[in-house]
Amino acid sequence: MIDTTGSGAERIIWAARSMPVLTQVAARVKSAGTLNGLRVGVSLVLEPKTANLAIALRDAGADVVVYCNASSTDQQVVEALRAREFRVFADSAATEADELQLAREFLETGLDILIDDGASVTRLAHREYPELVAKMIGAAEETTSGVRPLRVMHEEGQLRLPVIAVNDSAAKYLFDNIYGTGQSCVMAFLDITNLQLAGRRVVVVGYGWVGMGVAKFAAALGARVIVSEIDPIRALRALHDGYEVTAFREAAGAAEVVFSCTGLADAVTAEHVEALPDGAFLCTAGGGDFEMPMEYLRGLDGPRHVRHAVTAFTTRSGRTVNLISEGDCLNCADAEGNPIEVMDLSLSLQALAVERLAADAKDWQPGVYDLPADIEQEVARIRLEAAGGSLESLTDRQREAARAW
Ligand SMILES: NC(=O)c1ccc[n+]([C@@H]2O[C@H](COP(=O)([O-])OP(=O)(O)OC[C@H]3O[C@@H](n4cnc5c(N)ncnc54)[C@H](O)[C@@H]3O)[C@@H](O)[C@H]2O)c1
Repeated sequence: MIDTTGSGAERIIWAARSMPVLTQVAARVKSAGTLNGLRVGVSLVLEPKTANLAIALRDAGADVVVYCNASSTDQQVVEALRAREFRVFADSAATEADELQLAREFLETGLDILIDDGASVTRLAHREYPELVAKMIGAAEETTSGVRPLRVMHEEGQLRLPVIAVNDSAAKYLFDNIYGTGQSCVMAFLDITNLQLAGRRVVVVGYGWVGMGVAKFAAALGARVIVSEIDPIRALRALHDGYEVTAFREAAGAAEVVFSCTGLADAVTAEHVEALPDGAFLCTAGGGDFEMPMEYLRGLDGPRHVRHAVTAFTTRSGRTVNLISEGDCLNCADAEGNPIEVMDLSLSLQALAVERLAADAKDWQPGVYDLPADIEQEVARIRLEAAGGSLESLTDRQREAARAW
């Protein structure tokens, strides 16, 4: 067999070749010197694309430290970053207790700016290190499941930092969540199982940006997609996109593959699992294993690791259910996450969010801030041009017409 894994260093270079936006943005930030002398903590899924963000931020003048939880850590990338003398607080074999210790050590380096994913480190910092939070300039949040608790913290007067919700930028969620996560979760499922989706009934639980992408890629491969939603507008949108829309409690009996895309706990319950047909698959594409009924699954008889990333359980009704990636997000836990070009976009937004925090946020009050519009426009324009596209511009007459009333 040919060794197809490559080394961490080679895979970082491989990703860099398809990340022209990050390269351009980092060169601009470097020439501005805004990040000189600042410590930036990167707490994102740790794989080759993120490594390039860490490298770009360091090239632009920051002192960069890196943290990641075990299930999202690519150990080859850890070693490659350490070989470049980065301080990396991550270990793919870490236990929960080790992870917590690593996160504490990461925070204890004394961050000026944090890039976080799921707000996990931001929350830990607020719980355990208020004195370090007080010295921080701000944070940038990557994902939906992080922005939600940050808004709650702010409403309850608990947030002590300005945080830019990078996730909420259209230049992020319209591409990363829909096309990136949609493609990578569906492809990860196919690679893990060596099956095809054609003709299979796939239930997509949650039709937000991620659910939209998962449904789109599954349908493109021939799946018969059923969407389950709690929000009538999003459910109606799924209907207009051509999918059957049915409550999960009714659709479960036909669900050969389930993708949970809600980012909320208990999207899939024990009752849903008991109703699944024999041999069904459970996948999380959203926030993590809390979307699955892990306690109930762990209580079932004889879990069996039947192939890489697939655990089979026998339900109380005697059927087999296959849990993918132990309930974690399958595209990050058992594949390389979102495609490189999509992450070039998202990580470039992060780099510029960090620069904006460094330049302006010392005067900002704690709160959740939108990514400034000029940043998303700049990044989208560079990406478009890198892909060979170009933009039309308004004529003077059009500009006048747009201002008329
Ligand atoms: N795996 C990845 O690489 C990746 C990438 C981006 C985002 N995410 C995560 O995916 C999750 C979803 O992100 P999003 O941007 O689509 O969020 P979103 O808020 O746009 O969508 C979530 C949808 O789930 C619906 N929902 C909530 N509970 C439900 C339930 N019990 N049954 C049916 N529908 C329910 C909501 O109404 C909403 O439409 C978040 O946790 C986000 O952090 C994962």
